[in-house]
Amino acid sequence: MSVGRILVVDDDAAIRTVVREALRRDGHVVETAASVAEQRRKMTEFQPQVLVTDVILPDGNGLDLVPEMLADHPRMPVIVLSAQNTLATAVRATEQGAFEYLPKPFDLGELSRAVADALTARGAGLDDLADAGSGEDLPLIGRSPPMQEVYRTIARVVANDLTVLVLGESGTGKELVARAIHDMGSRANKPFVAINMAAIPRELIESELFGHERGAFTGAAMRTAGRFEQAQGGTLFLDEIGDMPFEAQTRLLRVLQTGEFNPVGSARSIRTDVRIIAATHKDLQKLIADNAFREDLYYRLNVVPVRLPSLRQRTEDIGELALHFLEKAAADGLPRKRLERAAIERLSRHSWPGNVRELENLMRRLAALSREEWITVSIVDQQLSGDMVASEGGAPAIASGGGLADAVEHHVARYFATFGRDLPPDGLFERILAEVERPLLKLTLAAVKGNQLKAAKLLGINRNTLRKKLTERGIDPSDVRRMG
Ligand SMILES: Nc1ncnc2c1ncn2[C@@H]1O[C@H](COP(=O)(O)OP(=O)(O)OP(=O)(O)O)[C@@H](O)[C@H]1O
Repeated sequence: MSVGRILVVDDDAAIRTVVREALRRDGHVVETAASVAEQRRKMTEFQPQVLVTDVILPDGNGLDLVPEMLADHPRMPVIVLSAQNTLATAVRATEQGAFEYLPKPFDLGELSRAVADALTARGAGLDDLADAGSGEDLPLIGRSPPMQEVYRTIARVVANDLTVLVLGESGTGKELVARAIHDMGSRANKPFVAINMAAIPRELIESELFGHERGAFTGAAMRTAGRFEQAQGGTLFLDEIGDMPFEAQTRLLRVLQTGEFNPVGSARSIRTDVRIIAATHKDLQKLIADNAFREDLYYRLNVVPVRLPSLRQRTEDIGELALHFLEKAAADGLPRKRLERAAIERLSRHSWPGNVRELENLMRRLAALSREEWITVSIVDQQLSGDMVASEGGAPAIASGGGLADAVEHHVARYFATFGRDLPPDGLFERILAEVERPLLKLTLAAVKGNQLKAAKLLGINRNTLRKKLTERGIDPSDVRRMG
C-alpha cells in the first residue's frame, strides 16, 4: 500500500486524534488542523498529498473551500467528512470535486481505504518529483525546503541535456538524483550506465570508460565496449569524479569537447551521444588548488550544480524517510514494523554522519533484529548509542545488516559523530586502522584457538608480521587462547 502525507482538518479534537492515529498506523505521515486558517497555513508548510476535511469549521465551510484547494493543488484528492448526512451534502461534495464523501460517524477502516484509493488515484506527474516513478517506487523522499530546492533544480534539467554535477556528502542520494534525472527525461528508455571512479583500479579506468581493442594491453583478449559506448543514447553517471586519475581526466575532457572518443589501442573514433551526470562528495575546488583536478574539466562538468543537503540539514524529513525504509524492508520480506512517534524524535536528534544511507541501514537492521512489532524510542536509542550492538556480540550483529563494509562504515561514522562539528584529533588514519586491526587479530586468533601459524595463514600475512602486530597492538596471544 502506498503511504503519503495526509492533512486532517476537523474542529473536534477527539476526531483529529482518532483519525491521525489510525492513519499513522497505516504508515502515513499525518498533520492536523482545527480551522480553515490553520489548514491554509499547513497546506504550504506540509504540502499534503491528500486532504481529509470536515464541513463545518469555526471559521468557514470545508466543502466551500474544495474548489479553491483544487485550483491551487489540482492533483490533491479531497475526502469530505460530514455530520450532515443528507443526500444534498453528498451531491454537493461530488459537485465541488471531492474525491470521496464519508458521512459521520464513519468507520475508520472505510476512511483508511478511501485514503489509500486517493493516493493511488492521485498517480504521479512531472510537477511533483517527490512522487514520480511508479507505485511504491517513490524515488526521492523529503519535503524540507532544501529538498524543494533540489527538486526545482532537477525540474530545470530533465527536459534538456545539460551536464549536471551532483554534490553532497556520502549517502545523501547523489546516485538517486542522477537516476531520477535520467528516468524523467527523454532518454528514459535508453541505458543509464554508472561508473564509480573510486571502485576501479586507476590503471583500468580509461579502458572501462572508453573500451579497448583486442591486444591493447596484457589481458585484453578481445575488443570490449566501454561505458561510453554502453550508455549510447542514454545517460552516463560518473560517480566519485574527484577520484578520477589526472590522465583519465584529460581524456574525458577531450571527449566532452569534441563529442568523440577512441577506444584504448584504437585509432577509430566513435561519436558519443550521452548525457553526462557527475557526482562527488569531495571538495573539487580544493582538489583543483592541490593540482589533483583539472579546472577546465570542472567547468565542463559543473554546468548545473545540484547540492544535496546532509540529513542533519533536513531533520524534518527523517520521519517520512524512516517510514519509507520500513515499508521498503517489509516489501523485501523483512517483518513489518511500526515506529513510535518518540522514536522518530530520537532519530531526528541523531547527527547522521552517513546520511540517508545510514538511516536506511538502521531501519533495515531494526526491521530484521527487533523482536517487537513496535520500534520504541529505547530500541532506537540502544542502536544509536551502540548498546544493542555490544550486547549482541559486536560486529556480527551489525554485519548482518549489510556486510563488512557497512559495519566498518557504521563504526567509523559513529566515531566521527562523537566529535560533532570539530574534526577528530590528528593521526586519524593510524588510529582507525589500529582499532580495526585489534578485533581482527583477536577474533582470528580465537577462531584458531591461538594457533599463530594458522592465524597468519588465515590473515594472509607471515608469522613474523603477525607477531609484530600483536606486540604493537598490545594483544597477548595467551589471553586470546583462553578467550577462544
Ligand atoms: N531522498 C531520498 N529518498 C529515498 N531514499 C534515499 C534518498 N536519498 C538517498 N536515499 C537512499 O539512500 C541510499 C544512498 O543513496 P545514494 O547511493 O544515492 O547516495 P550517494 O550520495 O550516491 O552515496 P555515495 O556518495 O556514498 O555514493 C540509497 O539506498 C538511496 O536509495
